[in-house]
Amino acid sequence: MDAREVSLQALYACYKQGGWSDGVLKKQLAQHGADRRDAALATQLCFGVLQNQMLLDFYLSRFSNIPLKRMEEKVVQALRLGAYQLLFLDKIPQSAAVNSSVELAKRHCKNPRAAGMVNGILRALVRSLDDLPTVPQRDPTSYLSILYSHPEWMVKEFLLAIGTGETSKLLAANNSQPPMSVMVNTTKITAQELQDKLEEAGVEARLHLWLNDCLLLARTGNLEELDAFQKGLFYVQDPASRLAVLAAGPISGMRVLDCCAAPGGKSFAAAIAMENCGQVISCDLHPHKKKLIQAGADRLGLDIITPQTADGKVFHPEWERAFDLVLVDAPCSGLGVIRKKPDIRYKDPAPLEGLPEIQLAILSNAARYVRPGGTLLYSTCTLLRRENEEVIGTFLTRDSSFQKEPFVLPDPVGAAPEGMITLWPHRHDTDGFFICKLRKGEDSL
Ligand SMILES: C[S@@+](CC[C@H](N)C(=O)[O-])C[C@H]1O[C@@H](n2cnc3c(N)ncnc32)[C@H](O)[C@@H]1O
Repeated sequence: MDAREVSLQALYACYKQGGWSDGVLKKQLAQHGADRRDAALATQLCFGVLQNQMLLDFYLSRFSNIPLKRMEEKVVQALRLGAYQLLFLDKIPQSAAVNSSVELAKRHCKNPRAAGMVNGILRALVRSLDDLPTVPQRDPTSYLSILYSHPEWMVKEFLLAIGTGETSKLLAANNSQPPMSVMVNTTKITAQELQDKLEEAGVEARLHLWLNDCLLLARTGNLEELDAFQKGLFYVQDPASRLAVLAAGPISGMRVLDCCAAPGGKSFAAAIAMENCGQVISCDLHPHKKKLIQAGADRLGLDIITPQTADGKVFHPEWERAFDLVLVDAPCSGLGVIRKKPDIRYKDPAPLEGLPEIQLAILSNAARYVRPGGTLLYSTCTLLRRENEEVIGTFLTRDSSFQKEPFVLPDPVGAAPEGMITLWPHRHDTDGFFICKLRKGEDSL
């Protein structure tokens, strides 16, 4: 199966099963034994189509007599794949872009007329490439929504938060490909030694410009097959997540509770900062995720980590006031990680409405586990005030034993004098992330 077929199958599986594109694609690539080149092209095509889906549909519908909604799903995906290559990839000849989609339609679509229709629509698009229809500029919301393929409700949220100019930059950043960032397991190796080792293995590795012990990788192939990965010399993590742990300030010997831990990234960062000395209890609601955290900790050789299944909303009396540091990396709408999971934008927003209540319940319960004078760190990978600042605001009106505590992160991120910071993909080149540090009063009951 070639790269285009893998991407068609992955796009179709995302649509049909509602799975996340990164996981679905990984599975498809493994299933079809795609080589490095095919895997790179399939990833580019699959992510590119998802990142630009609304814009592609806008153009395709201008050249089709039949509404896309009335077409078989695989026909639509074959059309999007062709249009994406024609509009966004300059190394693929136009004929290859059209013909490969026609072939996909022949092989994968039920309707015998599908291939002819795909051919007709894509050829009409080719003829108009120098004079494409313009996206109507009626109002900023619908314009930005189509141009950057984000749903209108989301664009409205961002416009309210950061205005038109910055929203354009954010949406463009969401459609870009972030570098693969990994954190060095400094209990085993230095950043410089790991860089050398990875380069010897043919991986392009450079030191992150402003975050210590972070490398940016390219040309990795299957990361998990690298000797350095198998020896637990690094783990994959966005700088934003590491910054959240840096803000929390774990140190050797502490007792740490990570309430929403899977797959374990913040627990790993904390245990490494603690030089594998102390205790980290890493909880998650879902029993099957315990194994995932344990496997990561085992690979990294971080034996102070103990995974446990626990609902962060349910009180455990044995943990009351027992921890120096409690992390609440709450389940959230994930609007900060659209660069990595482009399909987050197309999920139904209705279930997101209940999140602030869950986040507040977890945070309020977790607060009881912090010892007097200890730290409570709340973080999310979303950019919505109602899941971030507003959750903190409500929490603090109900629990007067905590205060926000200022912290300082490496430049160019810098100081958070109010004890809270939002990281933005277009400003910081990190995931979108919210971090709030809270300190429990020494004399709290
Ligand atoms: C943002 S992810 C955590 C990411 C993790 N901290 C890391 O850095 O790798 C949120 C996690 O919270 C878990 N979760 C959801 N509801 C929960 C609850 N009520 N109690 C505990 N964990 C929960 C989810 O299963 C998910 O793994």
